[in-house]
Amino acid sequence: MERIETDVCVIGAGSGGLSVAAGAVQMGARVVLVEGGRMGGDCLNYGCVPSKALIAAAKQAHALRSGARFGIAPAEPEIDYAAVKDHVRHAIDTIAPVDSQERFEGLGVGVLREWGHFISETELQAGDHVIRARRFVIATGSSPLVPPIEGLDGVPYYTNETIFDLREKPEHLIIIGGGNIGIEMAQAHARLGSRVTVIEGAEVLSRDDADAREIVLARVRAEGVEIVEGQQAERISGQPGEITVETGQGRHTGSHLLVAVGRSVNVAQLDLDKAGVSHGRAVEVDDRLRTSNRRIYAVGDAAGRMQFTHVAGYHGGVVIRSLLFGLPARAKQSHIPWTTYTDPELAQVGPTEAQARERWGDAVEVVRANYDESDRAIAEGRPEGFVKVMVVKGKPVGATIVGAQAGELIGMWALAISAGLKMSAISTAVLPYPTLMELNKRAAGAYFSPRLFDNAWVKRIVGAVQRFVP
Ligand SMILES: Cc1cc2nc3c(=O)[nH]c(=O)nc-3n(C[C@H](O)[C@H](O)[C@H](O)COP(=O)(O)OP(=O)(O)OC[C@H]3O[C@@H](n4cnc5c(N)ncnc54)[C@H](O)[C@@H]3O)c2cc1C
Ligand SMILES: NC(=O)c1ccc[n+]([C@@H]2O[C@H](COP(=O)([O-])OP(=O)(O)OC[C@H]3O[C@@H](n4cnc5c(N)ncnc54)[C@H](O)[C@@H]3O)[C@@H](O)[C@H]2O)c1
Repeated sequence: MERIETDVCVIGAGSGGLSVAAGAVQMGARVVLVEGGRMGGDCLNYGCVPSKALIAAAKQAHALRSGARFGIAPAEPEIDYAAVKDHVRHAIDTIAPVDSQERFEGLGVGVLREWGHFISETELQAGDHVIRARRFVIATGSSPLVPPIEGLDGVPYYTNETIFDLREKPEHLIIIGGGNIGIEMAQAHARLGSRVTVIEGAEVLSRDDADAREIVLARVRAEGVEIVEGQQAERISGQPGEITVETGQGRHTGSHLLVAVGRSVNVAQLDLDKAGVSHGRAVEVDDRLRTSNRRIYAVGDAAGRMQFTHVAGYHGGVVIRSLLFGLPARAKQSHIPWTTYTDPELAQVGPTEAQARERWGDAVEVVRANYDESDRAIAEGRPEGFVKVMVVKGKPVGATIVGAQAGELIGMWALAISAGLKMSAISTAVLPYPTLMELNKRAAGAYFSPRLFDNAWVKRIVGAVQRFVP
């Protein structure tokens, strides 16, 4: 058994763990990084990168079919599904060096390719190594939740860890779960030529704004995806190529099955009890991301909060400030955006309209700009969607955007909220014409218009000033 002494030991080389390791080593700490699976974690290998690459291919196919509004004859694309998967693999392989063992060793990080588990409050065992560290960071992420649905273990099924390796186009893909994964994958597969049925036990994209969801759902349905809401998958039967999912209200048979019903945090393997770390389904952390053992932090999906790559990265920054500089840095949630990469995209930062009204009552004002008011959206034939901003005392507290490039547009509101900017900062910004970004400015303008144009005082002052202006 080889013993290693270090300042920081990071468990998990996904988005969260890599951010901590890279930051800490470059600021002079001795860092050991322990990774049992693939460097890069979920996002690179089974999550964001392959899903966005597949979505990009699907978008290309959709563009060929939908040229009519530009006067371009629509054509049914010939799709080589295996070649689409080559594109997905190429995207992963191109990004992989950034997250690689070689790059991190080059930065000075000691990388151990082993599964780790705690053996005491200050020690982790990883293969033949025992690592004693002044601080540990748990960044073990999450895995696809496999629900206890009767019959599931008797049929072949895919999760996000296997679907991107499938090289034959599914004739009819049944997806259980209408969350981000379910809906992104549903639209992408439909555009790539599969018949798709989504079975959702509650509401599709239930964390998002109701008006925005409707726009996304209408489009996804119009593209041929069958969406069944309010029906739990209860029983599964069949054989390869013919799988039946039964809900209380009906039966749905397809050729392939994708299970996307949420995530299960990777804690079981860690022996957290030996380290004195409290946990439920996720590692329990305080606002500073410290666990019940003050020497051990948790970041990213493992910390059981919002499960996004940029959140894992943000957590990494918070933890670095705390463990390297002893600063009381805290992780907030109010300024964190997220985007569902359907077409149209759906992006959110802060509370939705319903959540804001519940929290602030009449003190919240909701302003809106519609895509059909944007010259750019009209020119590009993309007039569907809106920007909606929730404002309290002149400051934005939340924003919802549904429409083309919503994930890019939300950045302005994420910045405004995190920097505590007022609506006037957005309304007075000069933005290039014609861009979709101007919709943000238009929404901010909608906040000031009634104050300026329907205001008797403003009219009186202008009248008075005009009398004296030569
Ligand atoms: C299909 C899909 C699409 C997604 N799309 C997006 C998106 O578009 N945008 C977005 O922001 N987020 C997206 N996400 C979410 C995003 O992937 C996760 O939030 C992010 O990867 C979390 O990073 P992490 O570092 O916490 O964990 P992970 O990336 O899961 O990394 C954890 C690492 O720890 C390792 N590990 C686990 N246990 C141990 C152990 N005991 N010892 C050693 N190593 C261990 C694992 O092997 C893994 O490599 C998507 C997720 C999925 C599944
Ligand atoms: N664009 C992005 O940023 C992106 C994309 C994909 C995933 N992610 C992250 O990964 C997480 C996991 O995604 P997900 O889609 O697996 O989970 P999710 O929690 O978002 O959605 C799971 C859905 O499955 C439904 N469900 C559960 N059991 C069911 C059953 N038996 N029958 C029918 N429906 C059932 C739930 O009601 C829920 O709507 C997301 O919450 C998000 O944090 C992010």
